[in-house]
Amino acid sequence: MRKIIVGSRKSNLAMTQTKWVIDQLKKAGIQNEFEIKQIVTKGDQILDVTLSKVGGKGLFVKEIEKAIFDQEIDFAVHSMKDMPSAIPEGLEISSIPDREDHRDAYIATNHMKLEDLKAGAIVGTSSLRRKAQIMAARPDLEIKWIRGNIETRIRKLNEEDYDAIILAVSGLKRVGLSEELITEYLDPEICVPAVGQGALAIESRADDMELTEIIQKIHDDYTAKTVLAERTFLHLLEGGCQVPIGGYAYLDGEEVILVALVGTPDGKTILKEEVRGNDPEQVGQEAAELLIKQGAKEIVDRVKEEME
Ligand SMILES: NCc1[nH]cc(CCC(=O)O)c1CC(=O)O
Repeated sequence: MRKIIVGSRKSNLAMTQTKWVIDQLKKAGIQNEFEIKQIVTKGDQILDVTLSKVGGKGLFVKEIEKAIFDQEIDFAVHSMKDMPSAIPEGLEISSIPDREDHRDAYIATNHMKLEDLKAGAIVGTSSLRRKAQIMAARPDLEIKWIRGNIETRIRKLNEEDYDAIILAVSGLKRVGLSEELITEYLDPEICVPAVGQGALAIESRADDMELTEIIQKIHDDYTAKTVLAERTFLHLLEGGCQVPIGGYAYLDGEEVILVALVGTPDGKTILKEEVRGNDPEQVGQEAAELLIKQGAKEIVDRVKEEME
């Protein structure tokens, strides 16, 4: 039986996600042997510059994709939200497992609620999407850049001058950090999550049918449908950069409901629409069109220009 080589970044989150996928495959009855091959990406080496300036989140993904192409590895597990909206020719997202919690977590020292923070309090995030929405809710707060993996950010909250930070609930859960850390779960009414947040993308060569069949064993239709609506929306609005875009979809029976958002980083303009329908791609497209009519493209282009 074929031995399957799985590529993973070295971070705790990446390794945990990779091991989780292998574990799920085994539980689903797959008896192949798996080997994890660690890959150090450029994004992992760059810690001192802002990631968006050196090519954005696609950076983590590109080198792993090359390893799949070159048949050094058979598949890789990515955080869906780190996936650029276009997948290179020859590769595909061949399986999407069940999504973890989609929400952002607000974590404050002394569990101070977001609405109780004093004016001028410092909230750490390096996401313009989070910045825009926190600023919209609390224009009197200060947003300060924070970098590093999940564990590093928690340490910085305790050791540096941050009053609070925002992290994905899913990441916290996956690396085994206690949910007791979380002061508030931010629902999409307050903070629309990143497109694909909490979901995983299993990427492999499009022509590797044997492997596709194996990893499809843990494909989840609900997650795939909602992610399709979110990513269709994202694809129509951007080119892969880190811009203040959010999207979260869920199902109501057969219907897909998508909450889509584009905002200016200062939070002064927030465009937000809810679209529902039976066809995920159509829902994503409709949301994009609605926001584009209100000036979303101009916001996205301006943010991109400022980052250059
Ligand atoms: N930006 C980095 C990143 N990429 C994926 C996750 C975990 C969340 C997920 O699985 O979607 C995180 C951490 C975070 O945003 O707090």
